[in-house]
Amino acid sequence: MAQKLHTQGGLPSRAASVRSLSTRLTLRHNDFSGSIQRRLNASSATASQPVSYDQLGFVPDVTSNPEQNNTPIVSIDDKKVSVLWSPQDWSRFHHMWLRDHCRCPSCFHPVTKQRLVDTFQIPRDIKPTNLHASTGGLEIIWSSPSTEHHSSFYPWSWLREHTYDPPQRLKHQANERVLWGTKIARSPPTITFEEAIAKGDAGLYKWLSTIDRFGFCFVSGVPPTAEATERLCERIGFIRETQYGKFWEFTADLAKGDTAYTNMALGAHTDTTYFTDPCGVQLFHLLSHTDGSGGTTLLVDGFYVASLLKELHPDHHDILSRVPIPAHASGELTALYRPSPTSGYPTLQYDVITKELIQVRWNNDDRSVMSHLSPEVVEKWYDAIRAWHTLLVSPDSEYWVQLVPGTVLSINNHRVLHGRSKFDGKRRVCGAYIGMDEYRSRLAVLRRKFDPRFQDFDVQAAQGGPNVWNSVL
Ligand SMILES: C[N+](C)(C)CCCC[C@H](N)C(=O)O
Ligand SMILES: O=C(O)CCC(=O)C(=O)O
Repeated sequence: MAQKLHTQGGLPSRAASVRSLSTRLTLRHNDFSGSIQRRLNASSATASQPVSYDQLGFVPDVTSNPEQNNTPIVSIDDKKVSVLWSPQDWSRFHHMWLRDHCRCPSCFHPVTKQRLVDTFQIPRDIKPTNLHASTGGLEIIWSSPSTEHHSSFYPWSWLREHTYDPPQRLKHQANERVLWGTKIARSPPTITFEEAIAKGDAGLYKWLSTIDRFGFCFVSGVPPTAEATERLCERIGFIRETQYGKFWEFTADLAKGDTAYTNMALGAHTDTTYFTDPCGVQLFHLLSHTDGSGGTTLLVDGFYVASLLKELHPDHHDILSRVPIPAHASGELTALYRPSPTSGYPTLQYDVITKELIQVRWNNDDRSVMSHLSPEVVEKWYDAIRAWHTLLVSPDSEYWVQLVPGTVLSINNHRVLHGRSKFDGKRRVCGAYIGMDEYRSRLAVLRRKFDPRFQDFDVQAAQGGPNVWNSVL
């Protein structure tokens, strides 16, 4: 059963919309299915190929049993459409917002998932002419002297997912993050090479979702060769080439102008802090270490340490979340890398919407001159990084592990810091960087395939990419 908001010409009066909130309105069933069919016909006329139902998102089962209907009640005022999910639970959407988010094939490309509607041609005072509430969603008819007739359809689940008024609570984390300290050594997250390269990608999803949860993951059983390691890296996505090359092998020969190419100890750091967009996943594989010892790997969960700092020293935490740090890589005559802006980015970067920590950026060796601090901040900043450092090097935070040939270490370089102890002898390590966006994209596609919470209404649509109502678009 669907509802049609009775309107006496134009938009309902306030009284009418109040009445609509208190009484269930009946829909002329055939009107609704007729309007869906009309839109399908209309859209198939515009699209080069017939529009399948899934391209319009979840198309309601209009034959559902009316008794099971818990169709929300909708109402409209000058500015917004209100959806009453239950007496205490409602959402309101601006008319402009609704029109701008129409996902019919002529407003939102069903294949490329790009907006086609010209946002800036939508009258600022646009209002619906009619609303149809049905079991599957809300249909809105737009037509006014300055706009042509248009019909939009919004699945209830999509409207609920994207409610902004009232603001929504934090959406569920795809993967709950597991913060860790030194005790992670008891059972470090590990998958096998066979899992990682197996067809069907379930193992690849397990690997990437493990990195997402812990910030790192070992891959065991990897043939101790550069070729096998490169093949493993490319399971995540294309390798991000930098001044160090694409797939790199390094040893203590200063082949590149960086202390990684020495046998020195390296304190806990994240790589490429001198890039505007530091590399995402970093993979290391110790291929051999002969005639010497040392070179033990250090891992620290930057998100864990940031949570300690926030708890123990909120003022220091606040400074590290605000003060940008300039950095550079200028060990090669042919390169001088500095981020844009050159003042850099704060050590701790938070998502301004969810307030979640999304990146740790810390390499005290690659830090440039702190000449942008106001005088009264200088000492506070040094106190803050001292507190940060003390927590980073705390035995409770440090996880020391000796890499061995055959086990690859994969790290989320926006979260987990790494380092090594000094060493002697001949030590060969290979690996690569993967861009953060490539890693996140691969994980998102796999999550849609393997995690029911992220699946499309119509899994078939997922095979060819998300349908237009997938909540990630
Ligand atoms: C390419 N490879 C990983 C061997 C070394 C890269 C040097 C990393 C640099 N010290 C930084 O912190 O960004
Ligand atoms: O040699 C290692 O184990 C790590 C080197 C390092 O920290 C880096 O390449 O960023």
